Amino acid sequence: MYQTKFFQGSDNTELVQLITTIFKTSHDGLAICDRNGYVLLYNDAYLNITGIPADILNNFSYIEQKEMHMVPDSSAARAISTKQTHSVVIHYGNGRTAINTATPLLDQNQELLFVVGNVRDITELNMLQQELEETRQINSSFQRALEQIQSDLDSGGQIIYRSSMMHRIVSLANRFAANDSPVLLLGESGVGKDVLANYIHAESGRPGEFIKINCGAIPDHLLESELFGYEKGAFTGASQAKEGLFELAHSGTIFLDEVGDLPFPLQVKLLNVLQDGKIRRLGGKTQRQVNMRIIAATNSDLEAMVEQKTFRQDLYYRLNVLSLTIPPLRERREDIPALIFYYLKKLEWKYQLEIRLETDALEALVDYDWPGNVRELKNVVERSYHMCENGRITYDQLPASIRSAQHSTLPLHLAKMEEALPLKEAVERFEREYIQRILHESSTMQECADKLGVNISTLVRKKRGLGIK
Ligand SMILES: Nc1ncnc2c1ncn2[C@@H]1O[C@H](COP(=O)(O)OP(=O)(O)OP(=O)(O)O)[C@@H](O)[C@H]1O
Repeated sequence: MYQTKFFQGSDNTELVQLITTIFKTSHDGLAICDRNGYVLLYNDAYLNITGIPADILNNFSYIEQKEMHMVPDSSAARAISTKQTHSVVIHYGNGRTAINTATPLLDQNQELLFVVGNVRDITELNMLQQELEETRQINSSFQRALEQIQSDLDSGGQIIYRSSMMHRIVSLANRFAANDSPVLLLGESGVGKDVLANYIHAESGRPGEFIKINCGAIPDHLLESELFGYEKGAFTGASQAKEGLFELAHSGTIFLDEVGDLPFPLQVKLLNVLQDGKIRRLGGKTQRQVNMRIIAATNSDLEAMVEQKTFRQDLYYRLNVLSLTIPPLRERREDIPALIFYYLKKLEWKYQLEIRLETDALEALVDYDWPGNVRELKNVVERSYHMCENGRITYDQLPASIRSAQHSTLPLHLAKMEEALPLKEAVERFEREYIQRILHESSTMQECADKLGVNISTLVRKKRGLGIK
């Protein structure tokens, strides 16, 4: 321990011994300096923690040390100039970090006598804190992963919804999953027919595969061989036999997307498969029994196609045993925020970067009509996530189509009327749309009539008068 004239002339040996013991045994660095910042006494811990060489401490005041940049900072120099206690966290040149506190000692005239310095090493504490922070980060990414899994489980395998309409559809899908009858999924493009078909298969517990084919995407002449397979030599180029998708879907599910695009001759063949569960490969002689579940989907108006004789009525009836119509997103707006946050969370999880969605941006997204339904919403969220600045998605960054749609202050049904209509016709149009919507949201006619505040016979009459099916 460095001792200066601080103790010289003191005849109070007990006090000297006491102070000396305190200095020697303290784990904190201790130092005392005079009113000019010259060090009078310090302990070894002080040297170890600060790494300041003893000859600098012995020969330069704190004020000089600071002015000559020998130390990164000095709480003692601050205490001398302000006569106040100062605490600073200093990162010393030796790699150690300490809380450096300097307390001035004043006489009765408020003149500075000494400054007592205490240096507490927090290097380990800092490291522990850093480790804790890292552990916290790992924990929160696990947490996010768990939330993701939980949300997938909660949403029944990626079907995200909040609306009562979708609740009803999913619970019907659960019931349909339990039996083997064909299911027909109807709804605009992008509403989630694929997702629901997958869900029904997953919930059905059928051990086989889920095989999907888009009937509109394969040229007519190839579609038949894709579905039914062929025997060797069935046609030029059939150098070996190939099983078709119906066979591949054995004990599983075949999903016929865009079934409205199925060519007329194939519609008969599909009807036969539906009726007896047997298929014959092209060029084959024998029939094979297949045990598959058929789910068909379309965004075409099959009923209208039946009327126009482009879709077979008997096939329509056979496919339409269990049908589910998924409403467009604009008719179930409660699902919009849930889907937005679901996709945002997925992106945040993937890219490990959290983004804030400003309130006015969210409002515009919820107000938008989403003609491309969930597919469009997913793309907009993805685009906005990647385009955002300063971790925020603002209203101004949204696609122009969404912003301009919001400026229309007219209600949806009025905004859609391009030209002026006679009042009677406009009222009828509104009534039709409104009643259709409430019908959609109700399980029974009675429920719908109650919601509309009319009796059931009025509702039936209105429906008939407005041509609502
Ligand atoms: N409820 C939902 N929850 C989560 N994602 C959804 C939901 N509905 C649809 N999606 C997503 O939206 C996109 C479009 O859905 P999907 O392909 O099922 O629509 P579709 O009705 O089959 O469209 P198309 O008629 O054009 O084939 C997909 O990326 C799908 O994952």
